[in-house]
Amino acid sequence: MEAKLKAYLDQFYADNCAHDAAQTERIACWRNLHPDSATLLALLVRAKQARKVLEIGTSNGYATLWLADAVRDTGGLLHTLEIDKARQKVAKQHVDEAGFADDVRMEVCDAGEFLRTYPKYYDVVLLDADRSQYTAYWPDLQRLLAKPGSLLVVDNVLSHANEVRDFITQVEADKNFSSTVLDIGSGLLLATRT
Ligand SMILES: C[S@@+](CC[C@H](N)C(=O)[O-])C[C@H]1O[C@@H](n2cnc3c(N)ncnc32)[C@H](O)[C@@H]1O
Repeated sequence: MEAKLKAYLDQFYADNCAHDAAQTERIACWRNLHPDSATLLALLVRAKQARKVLEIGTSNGYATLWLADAVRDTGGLLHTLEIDKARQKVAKQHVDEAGFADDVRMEVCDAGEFLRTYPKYYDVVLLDADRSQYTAYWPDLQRLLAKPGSLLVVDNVLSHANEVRDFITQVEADKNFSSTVLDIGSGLLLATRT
């Protein structure tokens, strides 16, 4: 990663932490991936030479920039979904400012609706949105991650363990996926298609 982008991301993350700390309601927070998780995720995209990457839950675009930088290196494209138009608008400003407009396709939509109808595959999916919906998303995620080596990364599996318990049980029970939980950032579930 270029030093200029790293400096941008460091300032962006610091500003976001200050913003979130000042909020009284969780829904108003940006709730970005921890930088350690973002670092690992971007490394995995590069290691896999992933070209088709999906982020579910754009927020204001912090993880989006990490993923965009990685897919630029692999010659791929990042697709990112956000249900809240105002958040997507903020994220788009950051994507444009950081020079990644050509590397990212941004969409305002409900992730569940998108997943139900999307007809192609992804190499890597970051799931970082409404945790109550994850078990319902699983059949569609299985379909979109049907190629061996495809990777699902889910954030907050330790910070919000109760909310994702059923989902993790579902993934772990699936013999077509090999998975592990890493104590990094807020806790990451990694699951790869075998
Ligand atoms: C934890 S934040 C994402 C953080 C972001 N990945 C990052 O690291 O910068 C979750 C986001 O998911 C969005 N979201 C919630 N439900 C959604 C849905 N059904 N479809 C798409 N986005 C959704 C929220 O509006 C919120 O911005």
